[in-house]
Amino acid sequence: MIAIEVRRVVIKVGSSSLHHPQGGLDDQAIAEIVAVIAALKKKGMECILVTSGAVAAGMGQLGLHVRPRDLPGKQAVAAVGQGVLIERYAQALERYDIVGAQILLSRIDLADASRYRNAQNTLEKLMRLHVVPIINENDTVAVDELCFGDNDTLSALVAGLVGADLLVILTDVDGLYSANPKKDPLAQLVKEVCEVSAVECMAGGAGTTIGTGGMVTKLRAAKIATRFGIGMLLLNFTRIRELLSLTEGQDTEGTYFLPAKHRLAGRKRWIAYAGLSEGSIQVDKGAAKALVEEGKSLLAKGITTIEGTWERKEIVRIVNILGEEIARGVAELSSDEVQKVKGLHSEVILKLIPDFEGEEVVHRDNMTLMLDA
Ligand SMILES: Nc1ncnc2c1ncn2[C@@H]1O[C@H](COP(=O)(O)OP(=O)(O)O)[C@@H](O)[C@H]1O
Ligand SMILES: N[C@@H](CCC(=O)OP(=O)(O)O)C(=O)O
Repeated sequence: MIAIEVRRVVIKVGSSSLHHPQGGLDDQAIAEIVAVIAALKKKGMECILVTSGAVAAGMGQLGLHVRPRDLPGKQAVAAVGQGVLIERYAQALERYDIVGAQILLSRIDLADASRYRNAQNTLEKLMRLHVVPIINENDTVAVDELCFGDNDTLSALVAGLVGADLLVILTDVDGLYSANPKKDPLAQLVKEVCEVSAVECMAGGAGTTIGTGGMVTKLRAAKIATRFGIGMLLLNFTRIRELLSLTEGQDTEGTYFLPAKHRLAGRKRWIAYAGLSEGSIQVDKGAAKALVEEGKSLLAKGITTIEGTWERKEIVRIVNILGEEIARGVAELSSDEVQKVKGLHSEVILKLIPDFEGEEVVHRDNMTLMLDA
């Protein structure tokens, strides 16, 4: 049940809903999305669209029947298709006198704090201009290790970036089932999820050869959005019209993921999910307890080992003795410096690194707990 009034919504639509069975894009599906966005805007809601479909559109243009799986193939086909995709949206929006804006984001755009803020400012400006942002991953330039790959994760990060009240993910099934409904006819629909980690075991992969990620990436998106304090609705694309009657307190179709009670604030969101971590610091039992249960900063004396290399002010993962990630944070010392001072008391550290004024290797204010994330 949606517990807040929705003023700003991020709507994500997957390739499974946009591709035409005969190849290329389904213009009817695009017309339907745009009609719903126009009606929501009329009701005073701000809409941000995250749309897949570049590869599907490119396949249509090139007469391909099988989605390329290799990176250069996917990039080339997406380059052909992205222009077609945005043109179809622009044409459909024109019928309602709505202006759209194409935004192509790469993983690296959100990983860099100043580029993240810049994207945030641009989106805010577009909202003030009553323009509908139409976002997709910048597939053509994404590098394999540095790409979202699926638009589910991207849509959750966008929802955080714009401070949305709700994230809607439209797909080709009615919601989250106890198992992949395309493989298990006895699978049951789950109406509401309070704790994403409790349902992770239900998720399987993509349902068609055109979709990417399946339920695994949708649950990842749910985890991110709900930790941001944003509810997520997973809905069958065929029910898109039901978005028009969404009101606070009403039961919804699909699966609703409830927002976490303790929402992550701005910078902590970026540290946990948008920034990229360069290495990890393992801490002893006492330090893990101090971080997780007592809300303390990380001091050098609790550090046992490190992995990877990083510079001062880069993000590191903090793991416990079992190797579980308990937190992420901005390191005040580089990996070489941490290597020198790990296990030592703060007074000794100043002699080894004279310009290190604080005693926190990762300050609490620049750290996000991840254990239940
Ligand atoms: N537990 C599950 N509940 C619902 N769908 C699931 C589950 N596990 C896997 N899936 C698959 O996820 C698919 C939707 O994801 P995907 O194919 O990536 O579509 P999209 O292009 O909309 O992102 C469904 O068609 C379904 O086959
Ligand atoms: N960026 C790609 C979409 C990736 C993808 O397939 O995502 P999805 O169908 O949402 O799981 C495209 O535009 O084709």
